[in-house]
Amino acid sequence: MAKPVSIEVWNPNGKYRVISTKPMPGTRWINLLVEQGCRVEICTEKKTILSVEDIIALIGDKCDGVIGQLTEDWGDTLFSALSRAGGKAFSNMAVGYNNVDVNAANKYGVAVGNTPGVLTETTAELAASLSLAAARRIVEADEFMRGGLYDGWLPNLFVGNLLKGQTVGVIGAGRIGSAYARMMVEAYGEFLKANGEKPVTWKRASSMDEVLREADVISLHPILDKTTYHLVNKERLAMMKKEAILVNCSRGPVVDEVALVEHLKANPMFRVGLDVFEDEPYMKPGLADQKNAIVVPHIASASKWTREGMATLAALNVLGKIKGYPVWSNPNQVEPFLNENAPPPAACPSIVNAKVLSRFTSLKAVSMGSEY
Ligand SMILES: O=C(O)[C@H](O)CO
Repeated sequence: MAKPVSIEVWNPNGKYRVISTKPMPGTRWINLLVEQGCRVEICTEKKTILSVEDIIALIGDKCDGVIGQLTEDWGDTLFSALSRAGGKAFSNMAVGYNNVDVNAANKYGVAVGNTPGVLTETTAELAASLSLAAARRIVEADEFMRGGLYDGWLPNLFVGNLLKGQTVGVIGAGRIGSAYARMMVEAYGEFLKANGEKPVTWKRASSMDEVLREADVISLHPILDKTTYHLVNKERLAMMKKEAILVNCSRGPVVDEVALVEHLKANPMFRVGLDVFEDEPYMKPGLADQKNAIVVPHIASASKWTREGMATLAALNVLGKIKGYPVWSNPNQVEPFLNENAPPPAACPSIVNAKVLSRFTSLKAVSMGSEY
């Protein structure tokens, strides 16, 4: 028998039972669900990562939809439990969904939502921050200062890298990677131009190895799947410049973290900024001891506006499917769902398996007219 899980309930008499496996920022997402007749149950368990058993207990015998988190293992077991409880909708509160077995969801006819379009700039801003912080050794210098070690200016104190005139490489130039490139390159290019200096140029590299060999700062933004697992491994680290900076705000397993620790030890001027880890929430042994690594706890999307937006999009994915709404045709343009002064469109903002499920349903795209 599954153990009970602690929950907070909104609108107890609502017709549709929607579960959120975590409290999420803001209240708009709750209000939108309640206004549309949902009973909302929010899991308030203290433990950070819920197990499959915890989520099965939450789903219970009747559940119309679940909003879940990227830390949860959404595979056959959970989709079958959700389907048995009558549920047809699940949304990750994240743009990435490598924690979700979409084939299993398809098997049970469950729609899988994600939250693109609201975290692009926020994530790119963190990647840019890590790039600059790594280049100028900000975290090391901060620790030094707080440790009471500063006893006067010195010519060699925390000498780092000047980024002016250097090459920025982006691996995975999708939404977030392109925003990072714009932040690192375009704005600075305008500044240089205004000063009568040589503007920044850019090119599409012919291979990933070319980026690794030529760039001084490299930011990783691919999705995680079997083609990108350990994309940056021992051999590829060895191709990079000895003083290069590597930033990862995508998914931890894209980098072979054991090889990275060895590389950091052998190359003290090589620096990394990591938001994600191979065995998240853990770091591989030795990583925390490396002064040339900046590590932050998967906070790239953590701005108030973005996290509230992610909660809203995830809730509207689930609500839309419950209500039988069509799928929004352009998941990159989700502003209408985020406007607090107007009701959201009657649509699911982003359903990743919409095409497969539409073979069984008659959903039609709205807004831009094409099918998604
Ligand atoms: O995939 C995502 O949405 C991010 O990793 C969350 O920050």
